[in-house]
Amino acid sequence: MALNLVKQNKAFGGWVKQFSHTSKVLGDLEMKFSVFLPAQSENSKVPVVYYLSGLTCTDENFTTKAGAQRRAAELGFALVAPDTSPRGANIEGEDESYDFGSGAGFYVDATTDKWKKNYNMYSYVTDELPSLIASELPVDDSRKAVSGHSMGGHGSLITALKNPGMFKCATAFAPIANPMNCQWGQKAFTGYLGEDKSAWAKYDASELVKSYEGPQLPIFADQGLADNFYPDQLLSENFIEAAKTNDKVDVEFRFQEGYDHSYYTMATFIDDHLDFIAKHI
Ligand SMILES: N[C@@H](CCC(=O)N[C@@H](CS)C(=O)NCC(=O)O)C(=O)O
Repeated sequence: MALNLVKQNKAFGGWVKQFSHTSKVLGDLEMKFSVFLPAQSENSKVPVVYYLSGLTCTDENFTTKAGAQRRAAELGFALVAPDTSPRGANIEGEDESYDFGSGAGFYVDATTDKWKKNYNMYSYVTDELPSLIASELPVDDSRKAVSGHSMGGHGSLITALKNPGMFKCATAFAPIANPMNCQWGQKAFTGYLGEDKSAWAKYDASELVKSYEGPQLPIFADQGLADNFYPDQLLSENFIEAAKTNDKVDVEFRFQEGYDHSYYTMATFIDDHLDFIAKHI
């Protein structure tokens, strides 16, 4: 088995498990990810929801704080939470800031010399990890959805938009919806992709949504209005406006009075996201 079980806890009749494995696309580094496998997976393959986390997170923030397992157990969904960057690449400067390097892979495949050997989180979450999960765990790979928060909300939107048909739908909490035009995205894209903005556009949801072609793509998102990052970094409205130009995507984007950027927001609305996924998966 290509997966090593690190730990497991029974939850809601199923199991929360953390695995480690060696990732080829991340330069042969050891990676960890967490899954929830509902009781239903003991008898048949179950639909699978990938959840991509935000800056500073590991696979464990969502797993321990979002409270997603109860509804996932009822719906019979597996949940997969990857880490947010390669770990232990030992690149100079990798651990200096919270918004670049470790914990901040931004779900791109780096092209700059310094980062391209290891910082390939796009290929990791869209190819290597789903292939591994499909071959090693009891999931139905033809029934996948993607979700995520902040940097991971950006990850959710771009992975769905760049891979028509791969995910039945996408959801996001407080996504970085137009990274080319905010400071977080500009810093990450300059570092991982260089100065050429045409390369940035290929990882920007507000650009990608204009030209998406493929099966109708349902997208559901929540943005808290008390989120400190909302006005400057997240730029929800740019995505909403861009999506209006393309009738291949159906976007339901909600604004939530008083909710902030924390996991209390995900814990509050995660059931709505899983119920939305249940309608489309
Ligand atoms: N305020 C944080 C920014 C990072 C942050 O808010 N991270 C969000 C994702 S963008 C998160 O989920 N943090 C971990 C947690 O709340 O468990 C900092 O300056 O370090």
